[in-house]
Amino acid sequence: LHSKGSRNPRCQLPPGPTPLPLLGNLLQLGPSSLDKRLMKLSKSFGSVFTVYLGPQPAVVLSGASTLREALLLQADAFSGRGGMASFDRCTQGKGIVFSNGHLWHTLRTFTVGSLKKLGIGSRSIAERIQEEAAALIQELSLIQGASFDPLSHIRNAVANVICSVVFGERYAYDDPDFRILLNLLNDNFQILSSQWGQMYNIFPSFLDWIPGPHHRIFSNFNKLQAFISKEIKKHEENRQPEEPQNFIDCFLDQMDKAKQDPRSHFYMETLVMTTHNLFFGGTETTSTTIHYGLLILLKYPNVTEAFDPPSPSIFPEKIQEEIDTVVGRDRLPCLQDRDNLPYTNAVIHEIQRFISVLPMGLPHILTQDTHFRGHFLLKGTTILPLLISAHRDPTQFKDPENFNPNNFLDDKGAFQNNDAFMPFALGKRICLGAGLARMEIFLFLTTILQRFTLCTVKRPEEIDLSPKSTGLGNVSPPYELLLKIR
Ligand code: HEM
Repeated sequence: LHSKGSRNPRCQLPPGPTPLPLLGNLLQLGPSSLDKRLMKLSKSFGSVFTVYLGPQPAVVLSGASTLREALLLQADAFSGRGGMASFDRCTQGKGIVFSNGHLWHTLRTFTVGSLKKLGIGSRSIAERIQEEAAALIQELSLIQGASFDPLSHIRNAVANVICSVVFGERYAYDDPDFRILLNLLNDNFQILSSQWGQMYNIFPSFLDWIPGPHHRIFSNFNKLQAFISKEIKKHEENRQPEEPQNFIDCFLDQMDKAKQDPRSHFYMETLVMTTHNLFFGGTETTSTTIHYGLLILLKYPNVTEAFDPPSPSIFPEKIQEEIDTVVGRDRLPCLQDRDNLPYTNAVIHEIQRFISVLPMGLPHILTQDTHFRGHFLLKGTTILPLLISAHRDPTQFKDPENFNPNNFLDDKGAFQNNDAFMPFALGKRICLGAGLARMEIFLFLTTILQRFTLCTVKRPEEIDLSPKSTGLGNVSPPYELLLKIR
């Protein structure tokens, strides 16, 4: 049952299922739900094991303590970015997400610093999100009483937050060009989370010759890039040098400063890719979380009977009660309310844990030869951090398989965080937008629930929470929502 390991005698890859030539372990892993199959394999092979995705080996890390040990305690060694053929072809290793070494370090440090200067992580961005939440409520009020899928509204609201930071602009909910653009982002997230996307990442040269939706990844990407390039051009023409109003201005200033340096990492292609990273990374994951979260709330309008031990919670009514008591109905929820809304905070953490929107995070590679848990792993080994395994870890959560806010509440009903909660991953590659995303999820969800009662034409037991597709991401299924003003 065990793989033979690398031919290099120094490198004994951890055990794993026996691979077939060329196909590797694809037959054992099956065509869908790679994350669930990997979790199943970890029951046989332990928390560190090898799988072959096609001819390429990858070492899977499973379970909260394994992930923490690798990504936090051996952070440097595990901080490289592994390849993904689709993204590598699009980005040519130029942005933050798919670069490595000095280029990655320079772009990441610059971007974190610029976003901080522009107010991310501070009160000013929280206020910007509040404004957008108010705009979202206004738009949703126009549809209340009719059944609709809220995804495109949520996506527009979320995209507006990142666009206001990156481009200094927000877009109307009925702007047809912006809708098209957001559909391209979503189409790519869906394809990358489908079997086509996964197969492309394993057999790119072969799939290049096979017709299928995976070809749209690249045409969509080119259209998005054209939009971003057009926006950058506008900024080049209209900006005041040294007085940056948004991320693009900051980057252009930096390009000016580094003009004479032939080794500089600040040039047009890295600007386009970094902007694309923030736009794509900042939109799809966050809007999927909010969209999925509302569906979960529809599924469990009353969870009293659902759990053993019984939960005292009835949500979303219970969230609304908490919001009414702490915030009232005369002002919008703000970030400072979060500490006073323990139940709401627990539900939001539970939504992120339960859906694990990027169940396998993004691939890493080892930046140096590394000893890890009794294995000697060579520099360049691909690492798959199975984030969902931490979220389903029975040693960490009271009720890992079900949606249960008690996973984040102590016996007295106070919010209780958990070290195994890692939707944004951990360590040096931790999601660069984690703080922003957490603010958005909290402010958008609480503002919607403060204002509306959630209804649906389906009975809760008819609602299926299975993702529409799963691969890179767990994509929320489409559904019909009916909002009633409270
Ligand atoms: C619910 C929302 C989000 C989730 C669950 C999420 C999750 C993740 C995960 C798992 C990674 C991979 C970390 C690793 O390599 O180990 C990542 C990377 C990244 N995320 Fe997010 N993300 C979210 C929102 C955002 C937002 C709002 C932004 C933009 C402001 C963003 C920008 C990025 C970037 C640039 C990276 C690459 C970091 C690097 O390679 O150094 N993400 N995210």
